[in-house]
Amino acid sequence: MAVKLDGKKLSIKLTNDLQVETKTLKNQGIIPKLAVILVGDDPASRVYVRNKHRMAEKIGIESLDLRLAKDTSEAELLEKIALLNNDPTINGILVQLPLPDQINADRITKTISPKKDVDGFHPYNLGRLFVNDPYAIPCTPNGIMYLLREYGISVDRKNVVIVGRSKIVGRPLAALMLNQNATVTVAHSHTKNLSEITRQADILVAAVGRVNFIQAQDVKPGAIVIDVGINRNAAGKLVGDVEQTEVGQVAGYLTPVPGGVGPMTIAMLMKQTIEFAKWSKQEK
Ligand SMILES: Nc1nc2c(c(=O)[nH]1)N[C@@H](CN(C=O)c1ccc(C(=O)N[C@@H](CCC(=O)O)C(=O)O)cc1)CN2
Repeated sequence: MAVKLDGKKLSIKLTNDLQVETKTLKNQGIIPKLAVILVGDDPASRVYVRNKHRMAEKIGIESLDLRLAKDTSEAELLEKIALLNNDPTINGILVQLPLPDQINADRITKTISPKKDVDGFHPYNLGRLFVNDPYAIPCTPNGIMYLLREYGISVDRKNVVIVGRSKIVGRPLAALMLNQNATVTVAHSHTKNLSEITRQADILVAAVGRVNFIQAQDVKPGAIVIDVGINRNAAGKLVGDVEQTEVGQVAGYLTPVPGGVGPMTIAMLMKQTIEFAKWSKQEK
């Protein structure tokens, strides 16, 4: 039976530590401030944004809740971002994804000042990550690395297979793993003989967005399996990309859904916002 990698528990511990840190910063006159922009009314995005504000409040981070109508134009959103870029009281800017079709997410990402890009999606920040000189690190991959470290799992010399090549998870996670001496394979929808490849993995990461995509026969016995998926199954239940019951019998470690990678994403966002607030005083 796989050991559960409990992101929920770990995120609570990290949140408590961050709460202590903001108290210390407050005594130095530093109050971290995060601006979160939500365009439209996607129900899942509304939940994530609400959770971000709640977590910020609990920790002692000021958060600005900016809601824009779903027919907002790209120009209007760019204007909003420009104002926040120039506002010295704002340490972090986040635009919740996905965006409505009329808005190009890449153009939006590139407009956020790299020094305020708490999501770490700006090409400047992704580039720094790829040359192993990170500034901002995307929250989900950063949360995965934090989770592994806290459970005493080193990636050094491990065969890591990441299924999914998105800009927000697969690609930055590959860089983070490589920077820590893992041997990394990134598989995707065009990969041949996928199961043969996933069975070589000491650490297998599933980030494809498809229910039950990874089955027990795709997993090497004893492997560490990280399930990044957040999907609704036919019954409307929240499930990941990994068929958890059978894989749980084969794997050595497994992240649950819910309660695995998801909560770490928000905790890492808070950590990054606090770091930005500190760095803004140090001109890092
Ligand atoms: N600008 C961004 N947009 C999106 C990101 C992101 O990192 N930055 N990631 C995802 C959504 N996301 C955060 O924004 C996110 C998703 C899931 C969770 C989470 O805690 N999930 C829980 C279950 C919550 C539920 O019941 O629905 C879990 O897995 O236990 C947190 C954050 C896409 N957009």
